[in-house]
Formats: sequence, structure tokens, C-alpha cells
Amino acid sequence: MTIDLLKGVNLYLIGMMGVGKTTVGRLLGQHLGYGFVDIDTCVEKAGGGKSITELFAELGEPAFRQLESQVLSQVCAFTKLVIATGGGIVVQQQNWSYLHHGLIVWLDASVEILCARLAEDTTRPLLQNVDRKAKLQFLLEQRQHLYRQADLRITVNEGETPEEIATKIIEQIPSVLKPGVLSTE
Ligand SMILES: Nc1ncnc2c1ncn2[C@@H]1O[C@H](COP(=O)(O)OP(=O)(O)OP(=O)(O)O)[C@@H](O)[C@H]1O
Ligand SMILES: O=C(O)C1=C[C@@H](O)[C@@H](O)[C@H](O)C1
Ligand SMILES: [Mg+2]
Repeated sequence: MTIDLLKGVNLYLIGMMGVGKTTVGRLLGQHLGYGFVDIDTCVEKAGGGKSITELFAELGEPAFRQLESQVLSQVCAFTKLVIATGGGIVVQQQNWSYLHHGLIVWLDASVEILCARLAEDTTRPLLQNVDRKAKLQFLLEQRQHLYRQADLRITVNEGETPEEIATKIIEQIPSVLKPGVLSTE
């Protein structure tokens, strides 16, 4: 059974790498009867099938961010989508004009949870050859004021399953929908 909560308006998941945007986003799409798009995957396609790590290394971060913005600008033209963004989408001011086309949900978890999730992961370019915990802490501190601009903040607690987090988001969406804000109302 799907829920017609958002009337076609896109839902953007933002938050730190490893928080579960991709994992939860896929489930949310199913619950809402929406398609699911992962910006990182689209960037890899736009970058000729190279991985995020390769694109970061070959283009450098500024050009990677430009490509990410370009992809976001294309994706936001569609409707009925749950969109898992890359963890750094919030740093480019221009991206907010695209994100605000939809409902923005911040998945917020502690650095301890993020570290545990990413312990075995070798694919996040910003976490290569660094003290991971310190780097995640630094990035979170740098970005927290940006993530806070989301319409809805969902705290991700230790032990909560992706399904439980998706349910929590769906339960809280009505609290941030004001009458008349949805494009089809
Ligand atoms: N609720 C959860 N409980 C346990 N593990 C989880 C949960 N959500 C996601 N994970 C695991 O954590 C890891 C990171 O999840 P995911 O790739 O969805 O994060 P992300 O926010 O999309 O990260 P990125 O910004 O780097 O794309 C994956 O191995 C995933 O299986
Ligand atoms: O937090 C970040 O800056 C990133 C998160 C990932 O989703 C990727 O977009 C890439 O690894 C950069
Ligand atoms: Mg992801």
C-alpha cells in the first residue's frame, strides 16, 4: 500500500555520508509510491560511468561539486521522486534553490554511528587516509548549520532499522506540510 502524502512533490534526503540516505530513500520511495533517485549514482553516470572516488580524484572537489549541481538541476525537474543526495550537496548555495522545490528531510546521526557504519567502507573519497572520526566530526561541524535548513530533522538512533526510520519520516511529514504549500492543492 502506498500513501499519497506529498501529492507528487519530491522528497530530498540530506545528511552526512553513511547516515543512510540511500538505504532509507529506497524504502521511502516504495512507501510513497514514488520513484527513487540517488544523486551519487547519477553523478557517476554523468561522469561517464566512473566511480565517485575516481571522479573526485580526476576532477578535484570543485569540479565534482559543479557536476553534482548540474545533475541536481536536471533531477529536480521531475516529480514523484525520493532523492538521496550526496552528503556534500548542502555546501553549494545554488543547490538550495533546487532542493527547495521539494520537501527537505535531514537524517541526523552521531559521529559514532556514522563511524561504525563506514568502518568497512573504502568508497568515500573524503575519508581516505585520514582519522575518520575526526574528519566526520569536522565535516559535521562545518555543515550542521546548512543541514539545519531542512524542513524536517529526523534523528537516527543506534539500532533503528531503515524501515523504522522510513516510518518515522512518513509519520512526521504531516507536521511540516502547511495547507496550500503543495503544488497540486
Ligand atoms: N538504519 C541502519 N542501520 C544499520 N545500518 C544502516 C542503516 N542505514 C544504512 N545502513 C548502512 O550504513 C551504510 C551507509 O548507508 P548509505 O549508503 O545508505 O548512506 P548514505 O547516507 O547514502 O551515504 P553517502 O552520503 O556516502 O551516499 C551502508 O552500509 C548501509 O547498509
Ligand atoms: O559528504 C560528502 O562530501 C560526500 C558524500 C558522498 O555522498 C559523495 O557524494 C562523496 O563521497 C562526497
Ligand atoms: Mg548515498
